[in-house]
Amino acid sequence: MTLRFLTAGESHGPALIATLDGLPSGLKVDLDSINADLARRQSGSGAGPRMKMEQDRAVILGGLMGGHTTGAPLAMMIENRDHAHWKGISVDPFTIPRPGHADLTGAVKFGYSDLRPALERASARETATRVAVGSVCRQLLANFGIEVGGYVTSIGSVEANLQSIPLQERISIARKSDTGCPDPSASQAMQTLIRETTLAKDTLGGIIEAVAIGLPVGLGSFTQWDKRLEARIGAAILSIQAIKGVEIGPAFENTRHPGTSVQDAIHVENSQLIRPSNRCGGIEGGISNGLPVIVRAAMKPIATTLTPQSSVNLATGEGIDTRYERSDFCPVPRAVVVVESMLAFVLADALLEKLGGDSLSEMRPRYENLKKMRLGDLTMDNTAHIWWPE
Ligand SMILES: Cc1cc2nc3c(=O)[nH]c(=O)nc-3n(C[C@H](O)[C@H](O)[C@H](O)COP(=O)(O)O)c2cc1C
Ligand SMILES: C=C(O[C@@H]1CC(C(=O)O)=C[C@@H](OP(=O)(O)O)[C@H]1O)C(=O)O
Repeated sequence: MTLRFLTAGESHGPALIATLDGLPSGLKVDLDSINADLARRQSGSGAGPRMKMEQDRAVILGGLMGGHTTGAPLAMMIENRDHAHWKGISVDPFTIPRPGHADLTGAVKFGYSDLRPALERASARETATRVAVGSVCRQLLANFGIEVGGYVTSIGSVEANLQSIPLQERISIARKSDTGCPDPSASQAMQTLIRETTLAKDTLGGIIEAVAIGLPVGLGSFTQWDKRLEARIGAAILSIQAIKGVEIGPAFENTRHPGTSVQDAIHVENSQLIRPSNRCGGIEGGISNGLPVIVRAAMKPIATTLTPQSSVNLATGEGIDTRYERSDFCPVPRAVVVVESMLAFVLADALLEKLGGDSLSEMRPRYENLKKMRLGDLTMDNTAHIWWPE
């Protein structure tokens, strides 16, 4: 891994921290763009009351001089405004685990006598730092003409019909939509469903699609399992809280058809390879093939519900229903930018690995060479070879 990041901090502690290591020098970092991405993570239908309290802003504490990266680790901090309400306050123990959250597994694993430390760190509040990291990665990718975006394709049983909307348009419409869904009629139905489900004291999941446009051929590799691009994307997306399924392109739909109907034909026009379809989601053999990378992520309906669920009081051993504190109802719209961010991170890492170099100016000419690769550059002959001499 060329690029890596670690995060620290609790949901109701003073702040969250991210350290992004491995960036080249010379990248101009736009703080306003980072903050705009952070704001996207806070808005959308189905968000809970906490999102009105926070106003996420990144503070850059290291790795940046004169607005440009130096090649040193980039350190970023995001304050938790809600911390002020918890500071110095004695908090009742939390001993009734919510099914589907990290309360029970976290407490058993770490031996907590109160479930709060588990929820504090497991909380998706941490995704604010991932969005800050992803935003910087996105800025690196933009230097090479690569754009990452995303949108919601379903919430509960409401599915969008996106066939007639080009990828770039889906991204820009989604950014203006409360549900993050580019299909206006589906978006309206989603809003109604979120409202009804919230009134019914329940929660909703959905599917998010993230796409990367303008990628070169050659990111990732089949030479080792952990170098395969889809494996790296899959792990990164599945690391997001409540994301339980990932597919590359229409992977599950492809299984319903015979092989000849799901491969993306290779055509040649003016010595250039053309792929008229993209059912592979932009990756073949663990390597990007120049088509848009398309990733679909399934988000489960979240665990904290106003309707009580069957659990146990770990302090007494008695069966008891869960208690409600505060929560989102449907965080799918605001998770779009989180999925985009993890995709941007993996692609930035794979690009850095492919191009090498410690500075942006070292990377640029290498990228130009990579983009120039055409069919004629492949020097193949028709002679037979003895590959395995006796
Ligand atoms: C943006 C976002 C917001 C979330 N908000 C909540 C929430 O308000 N309440 C909740 O119970 N879970 C929420 N989750 C999901 C939990 O963090 C997650 O279910 C929990 O950490 C357990 O992890 P797991 O679902 O991945 O197993 C949210 C997830 C994301 C990505
Ligand atoms: C704070 C955020 O999301 C939180 C994620 C979350 C969870 O359990 O994952 C539970 C809720 O926390 P709280 O009980 O403090 O309201 C969400 O608000 C955030 O995304 O910034």
